[in-house]
Formats: sequence, C-alpha cells, structure tokens
Amino acid sequence: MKTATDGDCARDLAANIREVRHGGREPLAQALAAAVADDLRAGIAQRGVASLAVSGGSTPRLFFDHLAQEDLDWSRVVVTLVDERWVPETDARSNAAMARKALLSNGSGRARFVPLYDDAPDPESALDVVDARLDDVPLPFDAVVLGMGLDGHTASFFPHGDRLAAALDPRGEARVISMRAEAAGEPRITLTLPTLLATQALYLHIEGDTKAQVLAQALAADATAEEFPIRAVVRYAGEPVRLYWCP
Ligand SMILES: O=C1O[C@H](COP(=O)(O)O)[C@@H](O)[C@H](O)[C@H]1O
Repeated sequence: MKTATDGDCARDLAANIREVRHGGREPLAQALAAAVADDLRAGIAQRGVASLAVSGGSTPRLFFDHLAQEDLDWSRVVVTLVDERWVPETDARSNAAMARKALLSNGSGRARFVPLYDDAPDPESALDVVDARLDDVPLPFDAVVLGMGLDGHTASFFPHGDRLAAALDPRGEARVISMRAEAAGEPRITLTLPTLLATQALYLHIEGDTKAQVLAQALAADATAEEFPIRAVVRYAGEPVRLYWCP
C-alpha cells in the first residue's frame, strides 16, 4: 500500500494544513457554516449549481444547524455524504438520517440529497447503484467537510480496513467503495480519496485536544496512512486542508 511515508519522508505534512481555531464548538460551527455557505454561493454563481459532501457522526450536528440557516438558493444545491454506515435511515446510526434531520430542514430542505445507502444486504452488492447516483452530483464538489475519529479514520477510511489501500489510492478510478474494519461497527460505504479531493474547498472539522493530538500523531514523520488514514488526505490534498478546530 502506498502511504504518505513512501517517498515523501522529508515533506512536512503539517504545512499542508491551514488552521482556523475558535474558542468553542458554537463559534467554530458558525464560522465553518459561513465559510461553506460562501463556497456554495460561489459554486452557484459559477455553474448554476453547487455540491457539498458532509460527514456523519456527532461532530457535524451543530455545524448543520448553522448551515441550514444560511440564506442561499438551496434548490440549486446537491448534498451527499462522504460515507455511510450500512444501516437504513430508521437506524439511529444512519449518517443520512442525521443529515436530513439537522441539515435539510426549512429552506435548506430544498437541496437535493443523494444518499449512499441502498436497500441491499451489504455495501459490496450496492456499489454500482450508488456509483450511478453520483452521476447526478456536480463534480468537483464546491466543498467537502471531513471529520475524524479518535483512531485517525476519516470518511470510512478505517485503519487496517479491508479496502483501505484501494480507497486511498490517489490514482484509483472508483468513486465509491465498501469498507469493513473491526472499529467500524457495521459495514461501510465511502467516497474514495480522489473523489473527496476533487473539491474546491476541503475542510477538516474536529474538536478537542485529544483529536488534535491524534492528528499530530498522524502527521508525524514515522506514521503511516494504514494506521492513521487521515494522513493520506493531508498528504494528497492539492491545496492546504482547512482545519476547523476548537479545544
Ligand atoms: O463513523 C464516523 O465517524 C467519523 C467521526 O465521527 P465523530 O462522531 O467523531 O464526529 C465521521 O467523520 C464519519 O463520517 C462517520 O461515518
């Protein structure tokens, strides 16, 4: 597996991050929402439509609350997820259910949502169906907002995941891939690294000292993307990753 330590040991990965720091979760979420809303407005101005890929988990909820209140032409916005847990939307762990509830409400409910879950027994058998849905998402994205778990996973790029090498292949052609890993809980489906990097603006939204320490570990010279998949994102991002962080 090609990792960020192969052939680029001398490169300071931290230099490929631009940090925006706020004192708490609320101002951080507000600032991120304002920045992403500006990206979407710029996308609409340039090509008539805009696209956004968001993360699941718990961190984005406050950001979604703020973004949903942004005044923009939501009917011209397509929203999808960076990854999904292979559970139906009736399940409390569904990233789609969380995004629909917190982000796609009121005016923002006019956005078109493209889910990554399909009513199939496993993600492996639904890859073609989900990939075809991405034909309706204007690419490159105007904004991609990643999160990160305490194990250094981002999207569903889990440490030692069964399809991790393929998902992180910067030259890979697949847009979407399945993922199974011990830490993942349920099987996953995820946009691949090149798909996520095809964006005008790439954000990493994390909170707390512990996640900041994990990120620092991930970027250390002796770390690998197999142990800390977030490393590959920073390594291959064409422009500095916009890190939105608060203590
Ligand atoms: O399982 C997931 O976890 C990560 C991190 O979530 P958080 O709860 O620590 O914010 C998330 O970015 C990813 O989209 C999700 O599927």
